[in-house]
Amino acid sequence: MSAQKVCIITGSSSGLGLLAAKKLVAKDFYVIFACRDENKTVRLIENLREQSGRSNFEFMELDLGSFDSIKRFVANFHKKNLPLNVLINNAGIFSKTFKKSNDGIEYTMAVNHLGHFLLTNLLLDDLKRSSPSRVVVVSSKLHDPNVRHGSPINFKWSLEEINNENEYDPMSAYKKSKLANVWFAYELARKLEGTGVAVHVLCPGFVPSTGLNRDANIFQRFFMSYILSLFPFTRTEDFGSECEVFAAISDTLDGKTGIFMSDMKETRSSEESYDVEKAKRFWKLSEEWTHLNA
Ligand SMILES: NC(=O)c1ccc[n+]([C@@H]2O[C@H](COP(=O)([O-])OP(=O)(O)OC[C@H]3O[C@@H](n4cnc5c(N)ncnc54)[C@H](O)[C@@H]3O)[C@@H](O)[C@H]2O)c1
Repeated sequence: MSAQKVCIITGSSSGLGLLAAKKLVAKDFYVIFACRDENKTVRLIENLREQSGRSNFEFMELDLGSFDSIKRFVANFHKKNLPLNVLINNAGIFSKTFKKSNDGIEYTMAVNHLGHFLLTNLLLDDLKRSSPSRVVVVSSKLHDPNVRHGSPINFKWSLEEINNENEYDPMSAYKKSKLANVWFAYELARKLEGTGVAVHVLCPGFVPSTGLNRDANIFQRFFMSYILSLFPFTRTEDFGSECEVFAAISDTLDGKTGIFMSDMKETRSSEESYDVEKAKRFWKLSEEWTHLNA
């Protein structure tokens, strides 16, 4: 066990996270399935145990929509005295309706960005102790304000604005959370320069078959899963998960940090995402909203 590398992957009970987790299990990582739904995930990993004959994985409960759950997860992880070589911040939601997290924050921003912000910060010492190590942030090309897709990104700088139900727009909320992911990854990479902890951020491509579109009605789901999948810009779950695994373990990324990847290739993210002042300002707000230093 001592030489085995450990990976925590959030939201690994379905979609890209589940496939990426299975691939890392097959590559002999000790994989922690950090998921909300205990019954579903335990069933799933029991099946995986039977099918693969392997046991280098376990379930640990984590609800990214609750700061208490995140702190409990980290405390439980620390009790295990394990190294942490890779953290994949994969979980994500797209919510058609306005909801708030347990901590009273708009749910998309809470889960997609703030939950991962808190989790990563609470695991930083573990990552540093296990260096060379990596943090992988799963964002989307939709973080780019110039990619319209219906809703422009109207970035909000206060909780009052983020929590304004009357102005809620699902696509804009998702895009904002994904821009927050990229700012977070770049700022974290700057802060961790020289520590041996690399941070990479990626878009797994448009994968219409995952659970991300579970809020869509039956016609939209049919359209996305069957019609859109015929177009060349869509990606399979296998490919999208491979993008996560590549960012987590590929040797070709050794010595690099703070890069954005699409189709497993280093590429530029949006102009907005390179605004260092905004990234720093949003980091400070994220610290306040998660009570990180309290
Ligand atoms: N599918 C796409 O087209 C696409 C495109 C770009 C980026 N992404 C990103 O890829 C990542 C994976 O999404 P997916 O497409 O596999 O969708 P998915 O819905 O199948 O997977 C998301 C996972 O996150 C988990 N999750 C949601 N809320 C959570 C919470 N509060 N606590 C813990 N886990 C929670 C879900 O249970 C699920 O297992 C997301 O970050 C998504 O934004 C997806």
